[in-house]
Amino acid sequence: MRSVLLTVEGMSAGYSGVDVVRELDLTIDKGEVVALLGPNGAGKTTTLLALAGVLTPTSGKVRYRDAPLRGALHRRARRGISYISEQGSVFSRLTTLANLRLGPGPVEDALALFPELEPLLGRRGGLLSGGEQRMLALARSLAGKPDLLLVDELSLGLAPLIVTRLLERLRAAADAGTAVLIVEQHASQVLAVSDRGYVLRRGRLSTSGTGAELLASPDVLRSAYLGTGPG
Ligand SMILES: Nc1ncnc2c1ncn2[C@@H]1O[C@H](COP(=O)(O)OP(=O)(O)OP(=O)(O)O)[C@@H](O)[C@H]1O
Repeated sequence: MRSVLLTVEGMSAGYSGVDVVRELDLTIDKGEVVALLGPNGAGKTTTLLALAGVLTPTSGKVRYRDAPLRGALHRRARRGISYISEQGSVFSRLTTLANLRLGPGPVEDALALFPELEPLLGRRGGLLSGGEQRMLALARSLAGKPDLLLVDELSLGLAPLIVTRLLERLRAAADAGTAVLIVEQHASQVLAVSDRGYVLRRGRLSTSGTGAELLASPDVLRSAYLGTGPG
């Protein structure tokens, strides 16, 4: 049976009084991977920031587990929401181990998810490669078994093989109960592990569907990448 975790109704959000996301509706069920796609500047990051509590929506309703979702990032973390920003969410002056210790779950669980981090435990976060930093952020977050994980541009600048590895871990986390909302540029790779996806264009929802439906639609993918096509 469907178990809705997050419901967004008519949410608008933006900067300095100007909305760049307008009247957005979306839902996320427990254990689903949902992709948020769209061309540059469509409003994907802004949507995540509003859901993470970094930005306050200017209108609309956001409900999480049947109660309004309010408050700042740290309060949402206590309700089981984890956010990994585009910048990486890694403390560059702290070692990998210290980064993991700051996480919400046991270090052993994080290392079980990404054993690749074991030889890097003594290295400072800022010296890790882009892919290693993303693994660290994901390992730290998933070790806390969040109910909802919001991830921005997991694959930015990474080799396809590493992206595949990260997406596999996300899929496995979702299968174990964590709902995932992921913003991505690599639309086809992320849709392959997504249950559903939403495509934004100029701040508004243009299309939505199952991962398979969106993958089968070249127009949708073109729209997601370039802002051309229908919608
Ligand atoms: N801090 C800010 N102040 C003012 N405008 C902003 C700010 N951050 C983003 N914007 C604008 O809001 C719009 C949506 O940006 P957003 O970062 O949400 O898009 P995006 O879909 O995540 O794009 P990308 O794929 O390029 O990261 C853009 O026009 C952007 O220029």
